[in-house]
Amino acid sequence: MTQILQLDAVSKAFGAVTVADDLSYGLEEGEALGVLGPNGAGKTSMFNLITGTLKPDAGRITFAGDDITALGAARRSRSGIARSFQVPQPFTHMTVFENAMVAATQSAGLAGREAERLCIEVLDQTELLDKANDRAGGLTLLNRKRLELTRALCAKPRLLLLDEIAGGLTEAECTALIATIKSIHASGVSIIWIEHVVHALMAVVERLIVIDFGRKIAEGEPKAIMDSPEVQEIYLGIEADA
Ligand SMILES: Nc1ncnc2c1ncn2[C@@H]1O[C@H](COP(=O)(O)OP(=O)(O)OP(=O)(O)O)[C@@H](O)[C@H]1O
Repeated sequence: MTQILQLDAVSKAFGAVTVADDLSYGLEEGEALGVLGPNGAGKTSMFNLITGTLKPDAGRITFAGDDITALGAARRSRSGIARSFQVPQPFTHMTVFENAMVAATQSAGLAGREAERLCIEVLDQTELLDKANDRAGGLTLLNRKRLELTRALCAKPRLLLLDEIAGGLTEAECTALIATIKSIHASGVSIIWIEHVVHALMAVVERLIVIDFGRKIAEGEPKAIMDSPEVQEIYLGIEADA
């Protein structure tokens, strides 16, 4: 298997707040990795370090064999790293299709028919094709999350970072979203998924890491990790917060 991403001893602090503390882990191409941890543990900051909107104080990040630690966010995006945001950020006045086209043209660098073809393919995968001409601002929460996935996938990523995408959904909506994420995973895209909705994570990921105060405190097979007493303690905290 090919290693798609590697973090080596990555550290980052904002004054007294440490968001990444000697953080190291790898991701195989095509793998889905779940990330758990209490509020404020540094999970979103870790995504910012991977996408390049945040620069580490120390450590190295390697993507597809290249050291990307010094690369800016735009270069990293072009090299195949895409993310969804905790709060969906569509262009609300534009249609679903127009939103997809922005990503296909700006992020994937496609034009004309090629961009349109990609958008149709992705909207089909994210089950939004029948909403293609709807205004993004009028979508339900589930469909806003699907649009967030669409925009990320229209960048043609090799690595997709999902930030708490299942939050706020009903059980039935969550089940529907899990099916879509499973299909994205099955298509070969590598995934790192930060999520407080633990059962959603458990349905998709092959491996879990747990982060607390920017430090990796557990890593391994999801069920074994969830059964460990240290993680149980944090997990109960997460359940109470979610
Ligand atoms: N740019 C910044 N400047 C200063 N402090 C920051 C900055 N970004 C994040 N922080 C702080 O770093 C800590 C970790 O934030 P982060 O958003 O990474 O946590 P998180 O694990 O994603 O939390 P949540 O589960 O609530 O989304 C928080 O205390 C946050 O206030």
